[in-house]
Amino acid sequence: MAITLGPNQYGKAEVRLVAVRREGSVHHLKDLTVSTSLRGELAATHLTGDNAGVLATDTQKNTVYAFAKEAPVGEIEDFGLRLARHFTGTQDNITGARIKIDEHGWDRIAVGGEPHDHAFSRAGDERRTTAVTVQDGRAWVVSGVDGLVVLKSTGSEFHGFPRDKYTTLAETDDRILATAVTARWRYQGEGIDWAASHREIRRVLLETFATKHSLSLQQTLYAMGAAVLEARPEVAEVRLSLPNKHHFLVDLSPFGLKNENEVFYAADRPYGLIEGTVLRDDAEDPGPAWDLH
Ligand SMILES: O=c1[nH]c(=O)c2[nH]c(=O)[nH]c2[nH]1
Repeated sequence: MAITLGPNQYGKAEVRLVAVRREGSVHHLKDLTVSTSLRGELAATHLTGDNAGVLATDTQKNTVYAFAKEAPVGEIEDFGLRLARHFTGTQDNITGARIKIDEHGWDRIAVGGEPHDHAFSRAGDERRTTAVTVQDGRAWVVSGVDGLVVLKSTGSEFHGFPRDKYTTLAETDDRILATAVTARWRYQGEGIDWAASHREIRRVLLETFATKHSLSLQQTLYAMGAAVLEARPEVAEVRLSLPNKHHFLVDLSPFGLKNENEVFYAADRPYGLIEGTVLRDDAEDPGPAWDLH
């Protein structure tokens, strides 16, 4: 039996960075969680403890902060590309880098109806995300959204499923459909306007969830992914993870009341988890875009 070192990577996880850009008295915030992962010739440290090729994770963290000072952070995809190219371009044995960034949104506080210059309120749990991979000089960008919580109070049915001796679920032609969207989309091509693309993809995801009459969350998932691919040529592939946040009708009959789809119990667990990929048949090769997450 021979034992060998398999795929590996290392880096600093969840560097919390808040950058304030001052434009006169108006301040702009970037609130990011940045994770770095480096790949390459790293056998020595694993096999013998020789660290000559190990750029310390502490240095990686410092680089994130220094880069935030040396140039405006800008869009998370560009910041990730700059960091990934720096690590792969300056360390001979580092041939690949994955930079993952979550962006936490802040809204300006309105004071007397006017947006304040330097006071903000947290936008909620939703996060814009990216995972940039640079490998042997090529780059792949997978961006997305986490925690986009949506609900429709009608326009959703679920019936026609098999019934065996364990099935109790009632068929329904009118239910609440609710989920917290985790979406990832893989970009292809050049010259992408990251901010505009994110804004439009988010809009398409939301509009499709709202307008697609749903016979299953699976059908809604496919419709959402397909709508993004139809609207956005820069997207090669969409992956969605949709927890089915069940809302059960409360039995009000003990109180002599008829529940006409008005009173629900919002269960938090267990939940159905519907996941899938929607892609173009002529999409560019994904390369290492999804490897070793
Ligand atoms: O949209 C749904 N898909 C399912 O696969 C499923 N299973 C279930 O119990 N409820 C639902 N709803």
